Amino acid sequence: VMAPHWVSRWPWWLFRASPGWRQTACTLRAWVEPRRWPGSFQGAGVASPLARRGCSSTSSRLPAVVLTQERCAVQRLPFSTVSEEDLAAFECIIPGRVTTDPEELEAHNVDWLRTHRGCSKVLLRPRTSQEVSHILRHCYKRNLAVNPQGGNTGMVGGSVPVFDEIILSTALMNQVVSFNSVSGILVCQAGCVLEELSRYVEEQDFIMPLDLGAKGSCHIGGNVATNAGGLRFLRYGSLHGTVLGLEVVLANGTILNCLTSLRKDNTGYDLKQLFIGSEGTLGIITAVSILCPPKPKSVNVAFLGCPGFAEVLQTFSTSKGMLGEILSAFEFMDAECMQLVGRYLHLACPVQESPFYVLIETSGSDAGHDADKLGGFLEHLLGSGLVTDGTLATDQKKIKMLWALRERITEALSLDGCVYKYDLSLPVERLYDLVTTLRAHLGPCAKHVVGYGHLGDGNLHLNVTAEAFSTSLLAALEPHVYKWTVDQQGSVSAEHGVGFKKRDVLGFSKPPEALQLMCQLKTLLDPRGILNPYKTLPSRA
Ligand SMILES: O=C(O)CC[C@@H](O)C(=O)O
Ligand SMILES: [Zn+2]
Repeated sequence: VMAPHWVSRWPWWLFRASPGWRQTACTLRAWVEPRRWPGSFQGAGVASPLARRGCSSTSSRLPAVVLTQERCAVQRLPFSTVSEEDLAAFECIIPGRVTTDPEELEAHNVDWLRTHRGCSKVLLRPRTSQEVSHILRHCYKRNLAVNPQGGNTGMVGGSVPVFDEIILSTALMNQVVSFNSVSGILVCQAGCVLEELSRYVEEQDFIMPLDLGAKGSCHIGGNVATNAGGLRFLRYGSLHGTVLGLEVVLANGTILNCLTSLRKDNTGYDLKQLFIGSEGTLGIITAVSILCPPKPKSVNVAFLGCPGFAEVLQTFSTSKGMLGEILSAFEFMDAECMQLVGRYLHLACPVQESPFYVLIETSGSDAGHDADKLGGFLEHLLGSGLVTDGTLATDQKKIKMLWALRERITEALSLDGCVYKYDLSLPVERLYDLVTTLRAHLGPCAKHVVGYGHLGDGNLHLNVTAEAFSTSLLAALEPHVYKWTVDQQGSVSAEHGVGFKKRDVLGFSKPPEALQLMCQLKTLLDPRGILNPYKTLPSRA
């Protein structure tokens, strides 16, 4: 068989038989820094996320974020306000860890997208579940509202107060309790940072079952509370499957110990599932037991250019068939995403410009076997015209660089202006249709209409940017985007949750009976509604 003309440009083809191919099999033109979302916000004087991303050297130079209560039609519920006596009681429970300094509170009052801002006057930093229990017991008695906060990296305004709710940060609850190196079960406190847990388990030849762009800041408790999806979902599934147990403090201070480490446990209702994805509205997660998969011995990442979305879909089907059990991620991004990461983050496109790009990761236990499979797959893609250009990375550093192109899209978008964000679950074959029609429909009203996301999970991240916020652009987007999604039997929130932002679009994805049951569960577990009020449940139930 004659080799097609592109063969000479394809490292995996050229180097497959060569012992040195692992070092050379990459055509990247410029390396990029590994992905870093906003650093942890804890501690005085920490600059805001945008400042950390190079927009400004101090948070004070950033335009102030309008208070959520001024921007949105929302009424403060009749909670008490924090008194001197309350502060004294908190000081007794967690001496030296009660903060009222407005400057220090600022970073905790604003979400990292800088679209929501509360005016909390108190930040509490417990270290133990007992302390959380004592705090909540006090708040429950006094009818004080509480906003649980992890790394504050959420996308839907769920992690910051709307009014003056007390902020209860899990930042100091950052201890690993145990790790079993036979079963791979990790038990840890809720405030452990995901990236630190990853490092910890990797030292013992395991990995965390989830990974996401915000790993450097997000807390495992927040991940579980929001049922975060992320980049490993395709392989390891949802936290509803990998979380084995939880310890939760209920609104009245009761500690619910469901922190089991069992793979199988059919002892009636699986209560922990209620708290996974409840966004801190039913209880505060204080500890997590989670199943970690073994660390794959061989990881490869291919970054490919596709001529159209039909080819992206065919590449996906082919990858499932030809890569089978070693396929561990299938992500996509469109050409506008690539332009934005190039413009704002100076990350060079490693392949020829294409209408679409896909990132395919394989993870397996036998490097030779995986390389053979991947080589055959890539040859097939190129030969059949599904892919027009590509590059392959096999070493850790280059793999990270390719992942950064995908993981840092959110960051690039936030530097482009005002961002309208949608996180939709859709049938994979319709995943990009909305982007195309919106682009035509919005015309010059939008700066960019981009589509990217976890194609392998049927999860589209549709983002629209504009110079400034405009009610007419919003009216052109909503409810159209939601109605379109529902017409495809999709979900209006695939992985980012509901928070404050999406609470009144829940009706698009859930029938009234389901919403009613959600409200009844909320009343049962938190009769005074003190836990993360104004979030997750519809404002008019
Ligand atoms: O910013 C977004 O819309 C998506 C963020 C995140 O879920 C991602 O997959 O990169
Ligand atoms: Zn995502």
